[in-house]
Amino acid sequence: MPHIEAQGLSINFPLYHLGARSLKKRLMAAASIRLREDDSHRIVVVALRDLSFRINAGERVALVGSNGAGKTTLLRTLAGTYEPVAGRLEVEGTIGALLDPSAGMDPDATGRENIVLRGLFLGLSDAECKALVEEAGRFSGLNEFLDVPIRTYSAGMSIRLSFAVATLMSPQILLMDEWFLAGDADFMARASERLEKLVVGADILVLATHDMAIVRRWCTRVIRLASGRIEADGTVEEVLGPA
Ligand SMILES: Nc1ncnc2c1ncn2[C@@H]1O[C@H](COP(=O)(O)OP(=O)(O)OP(=O)(O)O)[C@@H](O)[C@H]1O
Repeated sequence: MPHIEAQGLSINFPLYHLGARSLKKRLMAAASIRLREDDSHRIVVVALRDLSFRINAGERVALVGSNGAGKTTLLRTLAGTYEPVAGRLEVEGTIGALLDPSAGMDPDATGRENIVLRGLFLGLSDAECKALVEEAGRFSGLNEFLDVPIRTYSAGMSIRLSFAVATLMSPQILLMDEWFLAGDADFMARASERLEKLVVGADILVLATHDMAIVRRWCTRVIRLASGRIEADGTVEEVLGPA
């Protein structure tokens, strides 16, 4: 059965550019709970500290918390982008990650070429890739921009393209950051049905968001992070209170 289990999970980011001793001293003197000096005398940001939780099939989990709480870092760790410095993480199931619009995309390739690359990466045949280009191209509504290098795309255009490609998969574990819900109104009206299908089709959803209406609509459980720790973990009602 798909599941996620974390025990004592911690993530640090070393701040390599802080060479000056005086700056280091000043930062440490601020006694911030997020900054500390590691064994190699580097200043590190403690992004996640000692997180333990289990997410089972059927659960739709919202990660909430203020800016810098650790939501995106946790999603990226679950996706395998970051390696924990301590603790254990077990992720069982196929992962679909809607985390970064440009992840896995070649900026110098056109939208069309990127769709084909993604198809080949997923192991699709030439004919299936062609069908993918048709479908993703149509759905993205990028029209002639499909044949332009994606480094020239606006943020919204990149979202459209990655959304169109990503929502063609049907992962068991869907990891989603809220930028993914930030397309323009016209596109989101068309995209919402497809997104709902993807969310409903996944065994596990983990969504980082500041939008409590979305949490109440889609999620069954809320994990609230504060300064890289779990501050609350329970049903939507328990953590957010009654609607
Ligand atoms: N690449 C990085 N290098 C150094 N520090 C980082 C890096 N990525 C994140 N951090 C730090 O880790 C902490 C958690 O950041 P994260 O992006 O996970 O927060 P978040 O809860 O997603 O915030 P937001 O709601 O603003 O998106 C922050 O203190 C941030 O400064």
